[in-house]
Amino acid sequence: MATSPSFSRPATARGPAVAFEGVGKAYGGTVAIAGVDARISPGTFVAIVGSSGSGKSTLLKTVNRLIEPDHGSVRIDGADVAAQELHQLRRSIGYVFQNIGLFPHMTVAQNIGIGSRLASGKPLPDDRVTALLDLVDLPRDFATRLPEQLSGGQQQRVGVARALAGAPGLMLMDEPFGALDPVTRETLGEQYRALHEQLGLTTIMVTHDMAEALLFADRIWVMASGRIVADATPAQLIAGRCGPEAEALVAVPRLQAERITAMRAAGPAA
Ligand SMILES: Nc1ncnc2c1ncn2[C@@H]1O[C@H](COP(=O)(O)OP(=O)(O)OP(=O)(O)O)[C@@H](O)[C@H]1O
Repeated sequence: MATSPSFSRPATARGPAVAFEGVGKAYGGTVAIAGVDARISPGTFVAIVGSSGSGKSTLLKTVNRLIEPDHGSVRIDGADVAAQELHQLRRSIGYVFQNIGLFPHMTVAQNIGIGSRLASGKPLPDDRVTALLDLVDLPRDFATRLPEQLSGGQQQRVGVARALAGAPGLMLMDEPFGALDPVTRETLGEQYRALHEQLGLTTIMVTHDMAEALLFADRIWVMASGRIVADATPAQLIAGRCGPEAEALVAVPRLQAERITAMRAAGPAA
């Protein structure tokens, strides 16, 4: 993904601060999130990890109000999201999720510009579409293709471009590259991290891949049973002492790295 002067936010731009204050949500007897208090500084990349059902997606979706909490509040730069007009709130936040959900009958350009069309009735100008395609490293002539003519990784790039079309300061990503092969996933993760820097974003990303979290995030939240049980930097997590849930998650990539190192040291098998 590349620098595109016609799109970039101002060089001094910094994504907003995000604060969760006593945020809780239950479904019947199931507590999905249990009174989360946490803060994200402007411009930080936070990865949320944790076992299945620990509440990661529910917490993420309280930010753009895809889920309304039962109690507590989420604040973006101090403003309670519950008090904001819903469409305006969602237009100001980029949202990327697994199996991105492009409209199959619309071209790539129309998919990227869907937010603009819904908001103003007007398509996104061609030069903006071009700038966004440049930004996510897709050829410009893809603008006229249909989603079915793209690979899964290319479709996810369109999803990132669509999320960036409204020039948001905050990006929410829910397993954005989870359905892709490991090589494409690594490339997209790395390129997205560069975009996060370049555009001065605040990013919150849910991932099942601890290695991805360790490599790309500034801070990692480990969730268990609806709570954040560790909030640490990648270096702190790797060093240990962040609790059993964090240790169990870090153990997987650590063990894999150790095994591969041992295999390399042993040399090629006869
Ligand atoms: N709409 C719903 N109705 C009932 N229970 C729900 C609903 N959405 C989530 N839950 C429950 O809330 C809990 C947290 O779900 P959530 O999707 O946030 O977990 P997660 O950590 O994102 O899981 P995964 O990693 O599997 O996607 C789970 O026990 C889930 O079954």
